Amino acid sequence: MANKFIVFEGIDGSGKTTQSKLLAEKINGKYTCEPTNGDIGKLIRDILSGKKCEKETLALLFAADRVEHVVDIEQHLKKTHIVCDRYVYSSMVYQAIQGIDLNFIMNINQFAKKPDILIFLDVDVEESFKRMNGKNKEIFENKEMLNKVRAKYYEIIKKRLFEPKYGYIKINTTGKSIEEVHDNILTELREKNIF
Ligand SMILES: Nc1ncnc2c1ncn2[C@@H]1O[C@H](COP(=O)(O)OP(=O)(O)O)[C@@H](O)[C@H]1O
Ligand SMILES: Cc1cn([C@H]2C[C@H](O)[C@@H](COP(=O)(O)OP(=O)(O)O)O2)c(=O)[nH]c1=O
Repeated sequence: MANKFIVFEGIDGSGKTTQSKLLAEKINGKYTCEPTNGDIGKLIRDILSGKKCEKETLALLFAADRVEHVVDIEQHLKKTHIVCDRYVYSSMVYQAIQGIDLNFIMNINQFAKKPDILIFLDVDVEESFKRMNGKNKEIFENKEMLNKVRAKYYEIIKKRLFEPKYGYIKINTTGKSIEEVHDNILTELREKNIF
């Protein structure tokens, strides 16, 4: 069977980094993330931490970072599964909320390879806020914004936008331990006959 390209999405504090790393380890895959650790990804992080930038520029930077990332993903997929922490869906959510037209977002991301599956980690906004307590807050991390982001993810899934080959898996993580969520993910992937 061909190697799989799996994407994790969700609001900040939903457990994406924790769960994508756990899954990558479990399936002997490669963990990767966006923004990447490349030059464009570093510039994006400076902007998210407060460096001034027009929202259109930021949308283009995320797309540019993704161009480089997709080349890397294609290379690695020849050898192993890829587990990706945020992808084009984050642009469809966050940049759209910032007021960028969805058609424009899809246009500048048209090279983005479709993943096999999207795992959406859902969480109560109050709980995500507690999980992130003490961490540096970036521009998108306040409760009002988290609610908007969560609603936008629901919209994408409902409208089946950029639907992956095996569709979407939505997991409610509220009140669940890290191990429990990991088990839920493995069960859902098995049910879809992905592994
Ligand atoms: N199911 C969970 N229950 C409690 N804490 C969690 C859970 N999943 C993750 N965390 C903790 O919440 C914080 C944010 O998790 P992280 O994986 O970085 O989320 P994200 O990448 O979605 O922002 C981390 O400190 C992590 O250890
Ligand atoms: C990939 C991507 C991320 N983002 C935002 C979402 C996050 O708030 C921020 C940085 O992500 P990151 O700090 O990795 O997220 P998390 O706190 O969930 O681990 O970048 C976009 O606005 N557009 C995008 O295309």
